[in-house]
Amino acid sequence: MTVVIKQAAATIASRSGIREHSVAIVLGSGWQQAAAAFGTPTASIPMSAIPGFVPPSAAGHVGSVLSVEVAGKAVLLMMGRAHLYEGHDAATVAHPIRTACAAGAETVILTNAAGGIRDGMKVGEAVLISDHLNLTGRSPLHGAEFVDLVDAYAPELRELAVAVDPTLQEGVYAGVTGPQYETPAEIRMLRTIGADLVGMSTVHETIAARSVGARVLGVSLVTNLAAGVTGAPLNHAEVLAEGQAAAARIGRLLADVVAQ
Ligand SMILES: Nc1nc2[nH]c(I)nc2c(=O)[nH]1
Repeated sequence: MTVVIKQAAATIASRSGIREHSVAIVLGSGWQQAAAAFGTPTASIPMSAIPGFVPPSAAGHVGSVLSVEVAGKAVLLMMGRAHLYEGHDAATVAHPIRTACAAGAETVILTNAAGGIRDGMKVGEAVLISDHLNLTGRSPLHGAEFVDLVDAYAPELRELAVAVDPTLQEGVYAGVTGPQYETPAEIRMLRTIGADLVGMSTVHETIAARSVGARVLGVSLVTNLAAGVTGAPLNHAEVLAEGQAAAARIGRLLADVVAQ
């Protein structure tokens, strides 16, 4: 564990007044409304005050780490994340997860907004991630860290989520660098190689969490149907608006899963 990870974990513990948080949840683009489902935070720490964190550019709670209590568990809500397309390397993108695990997290829940590739997916639908394709060509690991990624997305957490909401479907998430969306030909390629969802985050956070033995649950919010699935061009503003509408509902799902 590097010094900056230890310093970041110590900052979270001292500023929240809580020695260990057993769960960490990353609330991605459009998921900020989900935070309300977890109740009033007992602490809100600006990411700019935590060593190694890159504060996202947006306003409001985004760019903060919130400490909340859910069913007696201390939970960290990471309001936003860094992305490769912002010019950060994979280790920087994964730093908040390594920090959360150093601060006690044994369960990491990663949410994101993604494009839906599989036929029948609907905008506003939450999809559990069953596995991922890391198409970024990058890794948050370096050196001889040969991490096993079988069942990287914990089957028992996925079963728990389905028990809470039996309508939940599962899908394989393709992580790409972006920032451009895919061409229709690239979406046909992704479908051919088994991707059901595509996005620009999550895979490096999952690898980092697994490298330190934390269990991972991933949930994508389908905020657009991927390029070429419909005839319509992709518009990022519409994409985020859809996400925000659905995130509050899915925040309750996450709070129920954490409370189990
Ligand atoms: N690469 C990629 N990332 C995305 N993020 C969201 I929201 N939608 C998409 C999409 O269609 N493709």
